[in-house]
Amino acid sequence: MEQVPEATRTSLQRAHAEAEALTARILELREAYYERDTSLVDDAEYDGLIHRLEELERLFPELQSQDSPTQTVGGGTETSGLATIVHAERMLSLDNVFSADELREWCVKTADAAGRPVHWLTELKIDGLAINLRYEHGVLTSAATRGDGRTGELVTENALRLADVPERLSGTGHPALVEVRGEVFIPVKAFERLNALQAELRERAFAESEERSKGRAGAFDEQKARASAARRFPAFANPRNAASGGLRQQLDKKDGLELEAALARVGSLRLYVHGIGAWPDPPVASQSEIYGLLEGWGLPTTPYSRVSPDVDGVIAYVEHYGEHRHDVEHEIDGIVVKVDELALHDELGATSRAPRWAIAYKYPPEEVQTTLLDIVVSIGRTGRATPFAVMAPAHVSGSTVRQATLHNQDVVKAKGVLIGDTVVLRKAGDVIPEVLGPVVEKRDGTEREFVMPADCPECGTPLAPAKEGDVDLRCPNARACPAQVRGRVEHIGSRGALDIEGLGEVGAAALTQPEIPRPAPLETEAGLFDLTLEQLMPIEVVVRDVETGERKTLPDGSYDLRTPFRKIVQHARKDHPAVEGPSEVAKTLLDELEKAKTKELWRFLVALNIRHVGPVAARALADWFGSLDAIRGATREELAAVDGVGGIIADAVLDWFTIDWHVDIVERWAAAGVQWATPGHPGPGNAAAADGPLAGLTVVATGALEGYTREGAQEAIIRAGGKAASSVSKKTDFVAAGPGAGSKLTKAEELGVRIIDAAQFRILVEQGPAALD
Ligand SMILES: NC(=O)c1ccc[n+]([C@@H]2O[C@H](COP(=O)([O-])OP(=O)(O)OC[C@H]3O[C@@H](n4cnc5c(N)ncnc54)[C@H](O)[C@@H]3O)[C@@H](O)[C@H]2O)c1
Ligand SMILES: [Zn+2]
Repeated sequence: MEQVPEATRTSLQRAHAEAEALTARILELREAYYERDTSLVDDAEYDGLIHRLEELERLFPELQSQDSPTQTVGGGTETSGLATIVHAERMLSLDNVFSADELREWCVKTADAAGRPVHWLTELKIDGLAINLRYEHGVLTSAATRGDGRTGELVTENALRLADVPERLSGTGHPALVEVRGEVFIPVKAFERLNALQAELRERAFAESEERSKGRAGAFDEQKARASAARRFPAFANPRNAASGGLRQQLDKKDGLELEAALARVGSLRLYVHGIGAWPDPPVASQSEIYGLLEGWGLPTTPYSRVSPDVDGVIAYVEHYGEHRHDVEHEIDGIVVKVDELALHDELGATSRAPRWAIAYKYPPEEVQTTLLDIVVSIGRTGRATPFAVMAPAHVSGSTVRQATLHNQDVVKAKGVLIGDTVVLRKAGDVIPEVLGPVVEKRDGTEREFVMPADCPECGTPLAPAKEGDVDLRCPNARACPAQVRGRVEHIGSRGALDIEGLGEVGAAALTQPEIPRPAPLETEAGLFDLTLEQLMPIEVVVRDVETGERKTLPDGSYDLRTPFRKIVQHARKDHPAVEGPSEVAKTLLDELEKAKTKELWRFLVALNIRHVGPVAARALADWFGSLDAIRGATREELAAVDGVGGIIADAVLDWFTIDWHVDIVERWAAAGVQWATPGHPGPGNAAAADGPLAGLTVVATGALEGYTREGAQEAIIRAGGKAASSVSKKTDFVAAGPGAGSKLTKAEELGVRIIDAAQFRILVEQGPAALD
């Protein structure tokens, strides 16, 4: 035997052991994926295993064998029980690249190997499963999955149920034999409908077993019946696996609800064809022309393919769909780039698992798997009870996700997730993260069902629908539920309301927490302007660590009231020395509150947390009426007539004042020094307009008007008897525009409203419109 240094031998042994373990794992994942339509890990993890195996084989070429997963087309045909067929020509996989640089490199290398100019055909990589349609003299004789590339599973009957699969090709002159390759997929919209149907079938299955139990002795086990319904009609985790299972299911073995589900699943399948096999001499010279031929035969080709004469075109295509990934009807996991010239396909050839004339560029994954640690119910500002998922931190689409809303108990049910499940989590770009569903195969029996609490987790009041038939539950204790007070106080401090520095999420929590070892300083927001330094010291915040559920008290001084909640949660893991003496934070907050008392009326209207009354409606009301008393005294018609208000808001305003504790807020804030009026406002709307220079005119001020602040300009309009509107409409008489004016100016131009500058504005408010001409 050849002399091998000891160190090398042991590292080879270690590599060998690792490669063996990797191979076993990959084969197990492939079997689940291709034959049982299940992803036991997310794609990135699977790709990582393949990548590691390739690396080991590169370092130790002696490890590589012909049947290594790096050399074979994934997928077998053994366990599904479907009949098989040998493809006339092998079906291959695709090699992958993961960055634009690698892709460019591949294009350059391939063009070099071709030795002449190459045209690039770029297509979307459809996230579905491959199908092989065998046509003999224009008639479909079989349809099969890819299988291991040589032998596939027969799915002819199901394939014929697809509207996209013609049994006979149109046109004439069909070859004696051709294999048409394509991708079967479920469009995103159809996938959503399919999961809605699964949820409905789950309910019907449960109802059926309840019905059946009536004829039998013994108690009906509801839990068991629900679990069984959930097993029969699980939520599908992603369109790819749902499509694969849909094409491969054995319809003749199903009946009742199962058959209904199966037919719906087959019915949602679509096809785009993207290649041919076993046709040695097609009458065209390029892949793109092949598509033209296939289309002529009545086969659907993708509308998204492009031919580029250079690599820049390829990269531009990749970038375009990187941004518009979700504007496509189906899911894509990347881009496929193909050499367009057919002659080059023969010259470049293929490896044992992939052609050398095509490559797949993979986008970063948007779906990962993580553990659902808990489902927690949070109570919002309006009392709405929202269950949300607390998950082990997962990295997806460039950020770390730990939480996702589950909306309400019906959504939790529809998704079919249990606490403790491995779940598929999706986050696409800037889109809000979403739990798609459970990986049912990974359950070990310790998972438990989420039960919507009967009572508010923060104040113990029984939860109830706002009105009969509502799915969403609310805590009806609007006045004193700490969660709702906290939400309202945070809203009061927000930028669109009183804009109080130090009164954010944490500040609001500090003032309303019921769990600190003393009464919370605020029972409701009515006392906001009566807060004293004694009450505020020491401010403590109790935080709940979202991962461990642990509750901790933060001593004063260990945080800043403006610190976002997230950071506080991290702080909670460290120890903080208690700080003695008067709190700077508390003093700052009191100063800020004092300053806020003289802020504009509209800000106070927003701060009242009246439904539908945001900054726009509040400004409209404040501009027109000038005082809260005038608003309270107005009729529904008078309120609704104000530009930017309308009937819904008018009702919400009037309703709000019918509740005693609401009125109490107004009175206590007034007693603490809040004005509830715009100084110098001449009184409601048109009444005031009678004698000013702007009588009966509506003016919009926008941009920086020299000599006026934003509020100053509005006051000037009102003082002159005009109406200061916040949006431009046909009723607007003048738009005073300064630098920085944006959409309002554009709108004015569109509508032909007269536009004036700062100097003209001054003339207008002092002397009236006649002075302008
Ligand atoms: N999560 C798991 O457990 C698991 C297990 C196995 C495989 N996978 C995933 O499956 C993929 C690997 O599987 P693969 O070998 O099928 O390779 P692949 O999906 O990377 O590429 C080859 C396939 O792409 C398809 N395709 C889609 N659009 C196409 C187009 N326009 N032109 C040509 N072909 C197109 C074809 O069906 C072809 O067979 C990886 O993304 C991997 O992560 C995941
Ligand atoms: Zn409550």
